[in-house]
Amino acid sequence: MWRRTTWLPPLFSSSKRSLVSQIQGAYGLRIWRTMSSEIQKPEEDGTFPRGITPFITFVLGGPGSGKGTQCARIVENFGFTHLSAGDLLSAMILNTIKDGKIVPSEVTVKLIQKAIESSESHKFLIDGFPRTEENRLTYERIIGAEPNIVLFFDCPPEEMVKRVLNRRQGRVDDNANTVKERLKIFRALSLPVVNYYAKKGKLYKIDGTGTEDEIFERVRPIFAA
Ligand SMILES: Nc1ncnc2c1ncn2[C@@H]1O[C@H](COP(=O)(O)OP(=O)(O)O)[C@@H](O)[C@H]1O
Ligand SMILES: O=c1ccn([C@@H]2O[C@H](COP(=O)(O)OP(=O)(O)O)[C@@H](O)[C@H]2O)c(=O)[nH]1
Ligand SMILES: [Mg+2]
Repeated sequence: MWRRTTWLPPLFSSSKRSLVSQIQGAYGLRIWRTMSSEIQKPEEDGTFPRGITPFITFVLGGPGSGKGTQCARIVENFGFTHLSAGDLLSAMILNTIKDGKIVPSEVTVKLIQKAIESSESHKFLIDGFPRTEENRLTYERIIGAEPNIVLFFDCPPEEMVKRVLNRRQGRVDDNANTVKERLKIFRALSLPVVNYYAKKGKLYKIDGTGTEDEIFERVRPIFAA
C-alpha cells in the first residue's frame, strides 16, 4: 500500500477528500497566471477554458525507479497528460544529459510551461522534475504555484542500476558511467526536493520494488475516487 511520509495537510486530513474532488477543487484556485475570480467549470465535453488552474502532480524517483512506466499506467487509468522533463529536454541538451548533469532550471521550466499552456488537458504528470531545489524554486517563481501532489518511487540503487542498464531504448545516458553520476546527483540534489515535499505533507512515497502491476496497485488508490 502507498503511505504518506509525514503529517497530512488540512486538504487531505479533514474528511479524507478523494483526489478526484481535490482535482475538481483545484479548478477554482487562482494561482495559475491571471484568471477571473469566478470558479469556472469544465465544458460539457470535459475540456477546460484556458486560464483554469491545472492539477499538477510531480513524479520523482531515481533513474530507473519506474517513473515513466507508472506514469503510462496513470495516463491509461486516470486520463492525465504525461510530460516527461527528460523527453522534453532530450533533443535540446544532449551533452548535458549524456554527462548525467542537470539542465539549467529556466530552460526546463519554460519547456514545461509551454507544454502545459499548449495542452487542452487540465491534469498533468510532470515526470522527472524538479530534480534540484533550484529547479523547484525556479518552477515556483515562474509558474507561481506549487504542485498539488508529489509521487516518489522509492527503489534501491542496485535495482535502479539494473533496470537502467537493461532499458535498451538507445538512450545516451543509459550506461554504467552516466548512471553512477546520475545516482550521485539524485542523492545529493534530488532527495532534498523529496524531503521538502514530505515536510509539506504533499508527498506520496511508493515502494518502487516488485512487478509493474504490484507497483501500480500501490499507485491506484492515490488517484481513485
Ligand atoms: N517494476 C519493474 N520491474 C522491473 N523492471 C521495470 C519495472 N518498472 C519499470 N521497469 C523497467 O525498468 C526500466 C526503467 O523504467 P522507467 O519507467 O523508464 O524508469 P524511470 O523513468 O524512473 O527512469 C525500463 O526498461 C522499464 O521497462
Ligand atoms: O528536470 C530535469 C529532467 C531531466 N534532466 C536531464 O535529463 C536526463 C534524463 O532524465 P529522465 O527523467 O528522462 O531520466 P529517468 O530518471 O527517467 O531515467 C537527466 O539525467 C538530466 O540530465 C534535467 O536536466 N532536468
Ligand atoms: Mg523516465
